[in-house]
Amino acid sequence: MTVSKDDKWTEKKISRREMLKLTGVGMAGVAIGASGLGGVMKAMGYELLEDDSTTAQNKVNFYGPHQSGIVTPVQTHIYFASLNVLLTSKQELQELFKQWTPLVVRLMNGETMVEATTNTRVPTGDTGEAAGLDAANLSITVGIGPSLFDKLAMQHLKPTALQDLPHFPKDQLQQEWTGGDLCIQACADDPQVAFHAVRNLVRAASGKVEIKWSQAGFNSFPAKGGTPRNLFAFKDGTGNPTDVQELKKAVWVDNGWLKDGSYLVARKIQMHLETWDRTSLKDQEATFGRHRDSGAPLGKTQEFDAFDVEEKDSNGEYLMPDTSHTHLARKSGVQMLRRSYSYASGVMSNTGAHDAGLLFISFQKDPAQFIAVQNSLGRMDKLNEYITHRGSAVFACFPGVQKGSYLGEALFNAL
Ligand SMILES: C=CC1=C(C)c2cc3[nH]c(cc4nc(cc5[nH]c(cc1n2)c(C)c5CCC(=O)O)C(CCC(=O)O)=C4C)c(C)c3C=C
Ligand SMILES: [Fe+2]
Repeated sequence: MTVSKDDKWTEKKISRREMLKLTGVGMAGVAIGASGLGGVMKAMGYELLEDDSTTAQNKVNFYGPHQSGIVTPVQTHIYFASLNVLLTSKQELQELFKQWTPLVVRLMNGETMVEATTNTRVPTGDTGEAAGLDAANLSITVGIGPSLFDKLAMQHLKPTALQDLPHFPKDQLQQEWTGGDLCIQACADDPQVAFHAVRNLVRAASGKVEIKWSQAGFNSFPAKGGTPRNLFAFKDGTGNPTDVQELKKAVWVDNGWLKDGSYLVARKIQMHLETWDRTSLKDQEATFGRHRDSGAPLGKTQEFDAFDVEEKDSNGEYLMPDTSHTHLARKSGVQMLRRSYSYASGVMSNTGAHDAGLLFISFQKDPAQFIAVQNSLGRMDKLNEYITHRGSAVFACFPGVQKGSYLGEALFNAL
């Protein structure tokens, strides 16, 4: 697929998913152009399998300027894992990323971790539950947290921006859902493919990493395409930046070893479904500042209609209430790319309420963007009545990988 300059595609009314698909195709174009025939090559003392699959179905490219799972099209499932690193040196960490890189390529190609063995007397190299499933558009995004720099005496390379997030007034964070030295975000159009990827990468690194916390999530896209709805039934993701210039400004780091990478903020946010379900539709819409069914800003008719938060009706009332989530988020003047997933994990043992909500994930050039929006939402956000932040983490996600390189190489070159 090509997009000519004359197409003026940024001005066409197309869905966010279509937009992201276009962005994804753009990225893929770069990666394919740079590829070649592939095959097995020797690199850095071990065999690095190149991205040589021509038969893989539903495959997201691993190689490119940015890691997959950020601006590539959103899949229906996520398995997100925050890990503790058990290693004691930077060299061991570098070896881990060299070990993982070709395995990530294989997984994203829909292949098993290792070629099948006929030896039944040893455990298999791949746990096997993804057998017969294709790549399912698996994307794998790897990031490192602030604590890792302290643990492995790399403080001098810790970006100033990479700090644990500050405490926000209504936070009720639990340690069991907070922090981590390293993250693996696996997204796929099949939940078992996403889980298999994390399980096998962690297994291959046995003794080097352990899972601190993890969360599975889902996103359901309407049959006719368009923005998915969250568990409060509102379209979620409408206001995301979509064109390349906006993404450049909001998402990608400009310099240093993290150039072309991005900061991932993860927040596990419980949504109080029972309270929400007792709320009138009018109040629900006032909470988000958008119409539920169409997703349009209040007072408008179409999901992607432009709006001015200061616009008032003939009675002098804000069209979009000044306590509404969208009003306050927009008023911050800051953009970020949200790539969240719903979760439903049974019931809260103490209350019997649904243990359900949003695994909020955003990518930004600097976590200060998240902080600015969260501060703007502050105590005013009407949505606060219906949600509780339970977990939090921040990670620096490496730039993309070129052939012959490995995840995080720029960091280790800077050591
Ligand atoms: C600090 C960042 C944000 C948190 C935390 C957050 C939580 C949260 N949001 C929803 C649902 C919606 N959010 C919407 C818009 C929106 N939210 C943020 C940021 C945070 N949300 C931004 C930057 C925006 C876009 C504002 C804009 O400029 O238009 C919407 C409206 C539709 C949309 O644009 O996606 C919904 C719905 C939930 C349920 C939630 C916590 C559980
Ligand atoms: Fe939001």
